[in-house]
Amino acid sequence: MMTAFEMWSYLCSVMAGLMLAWPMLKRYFPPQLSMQLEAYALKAVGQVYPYVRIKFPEIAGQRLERCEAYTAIQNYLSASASAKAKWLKAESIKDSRSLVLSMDENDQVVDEFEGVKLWWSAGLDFSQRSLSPWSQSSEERRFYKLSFHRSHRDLVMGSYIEHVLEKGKAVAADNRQLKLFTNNPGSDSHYHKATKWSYTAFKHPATFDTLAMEPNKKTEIMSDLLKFQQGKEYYERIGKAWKRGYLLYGPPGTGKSTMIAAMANFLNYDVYDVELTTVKDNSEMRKLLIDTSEKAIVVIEDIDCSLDLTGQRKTKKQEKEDDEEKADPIKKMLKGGEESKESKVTLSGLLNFIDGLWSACRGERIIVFTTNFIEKLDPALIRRGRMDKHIKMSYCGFESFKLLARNYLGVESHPLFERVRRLLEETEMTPADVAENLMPKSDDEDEEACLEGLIKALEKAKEDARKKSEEEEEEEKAAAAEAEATAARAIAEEEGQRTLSEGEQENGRTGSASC
Ligand SMILES: Nc1ncnc2c1ncn2[C@@H]1O[C@H](COP(=O)(O)OP(=O)(O)OP(=O)(O)O)[C@@H](O)[C@H]1O
Repeated sequence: MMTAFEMWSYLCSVMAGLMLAWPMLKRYFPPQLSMQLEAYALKAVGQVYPYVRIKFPEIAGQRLERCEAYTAIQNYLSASASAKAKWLKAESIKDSRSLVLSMDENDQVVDEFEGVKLWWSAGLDFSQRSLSPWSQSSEERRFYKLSFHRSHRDLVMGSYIEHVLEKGKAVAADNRQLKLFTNNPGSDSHYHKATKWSYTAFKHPATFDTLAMEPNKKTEIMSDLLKFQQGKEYYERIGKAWKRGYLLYGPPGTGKSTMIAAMANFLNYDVYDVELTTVKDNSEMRKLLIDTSEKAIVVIEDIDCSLDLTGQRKTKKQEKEDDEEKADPIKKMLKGGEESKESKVTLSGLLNFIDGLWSACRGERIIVFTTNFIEKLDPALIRRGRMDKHIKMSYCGFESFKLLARNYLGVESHPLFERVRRLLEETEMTPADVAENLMPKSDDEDEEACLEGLIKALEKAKEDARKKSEEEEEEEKAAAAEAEATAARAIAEEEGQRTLSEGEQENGRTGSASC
């Protein structure tokens, strides 16, 4: 039995223990403080007007960026791992995008930032608003309330809110639907058709996982892209525009377009596919660029075919037509209407497009050129610094084949793989052709049939290549023989001429002697 004194001293020691432990314990209790940050979504007459209001006494009523802030907080909370784990209901975890929407009134989400615990809660208010003496409108206010200990005010105001908004915006960017933009001639003006972007949802399924490519090369490209994406501060520090140029070159069907799609899905960037032939001139090109979003991949496919950028692209037919037009002004006049539709983007305009203006644009941008004939391009266009990374898209190797077999047939290995490996070393086939051969054409075709089909196609390609090289050899031999015969004829003719002129000279001398 405890005496009153013992009881009193026991209670005292418990109290003392609690007081000592309080600085640590208090982190685990939501504080009841007047300091709150509220993010509202006002819903009046069917419209939602979200905004964030900070209710600290010293800055009461101040709003952070409207709408974006509310959505950013919503996204941030939906992505918060601790929120998922601790507060949200099991069924709402299935759909991460609607997590926060499913937060009930007064539900709480606990967050931790730099070792400090913060509490978010969702709330809903209704209020009646008098529009006139006869009508009233009810206003629905959804809000998030942030509670934290008074001592962390500087941290919250200094960096936490910024962190939430930044992370929330990043989550939104990750979740957003990518877009594929193309430039179409509009009809703003009667005489000069202005080019504008139009877009559709970008839903290309290609990813780096499905892209057949030598694994080391693929890893190198992926880390290059990541480094670029995370390089905001680095680019600022070195004073360079946050842009990177990629030149993808290689034969048709080696995956250049597929690579662009994989890049867009990997980085979550919109794709702007520039059709150069519909861009009127350099200034329209600049306008187009300014109109691109901050996270963009600007693509010019088949750059060698798009315009006369290289100075080598005029065919004989075009040259003949140009000469004819020079000689015949009426023909030129008739063709005038057509000519005005042609693009007048020049090489220097394109270089400016890549270098000059980008420095003035905010946000990260990637520009990709593709070509089947790298040797046709002007070196100025593809020098490092403009096209920072040159990526050769090659014929299918064994590693690429294995990836395609896994994707198309779901097989990791097979006894026929060895034959495929040897054939791929002996002949060239594009990943597009390999993929086509691997695709089952009916329900009856199993992986063995597909692999055998591929082997047949590879053997045929090898045979065709052998025949072609034999024919080329024959042609070369015939051309060499022809050249030799022509040279021999020329020598014989020359000799004949020389003998003739020597004979004439001789005759002349005999004639003058006899005179
Ligand atoms: N490396 C690859 N990995 C996976 N699939 C590929 C690859 N290359 C080609 N393919 C397949 O072949 C099809 C055509 O490839 P893609 O259009 O990317 O080639 P390309 O090099 O851009 O050709 P082009 O120069 O004619 O535009 C793609 O839809 C894809 O299915």
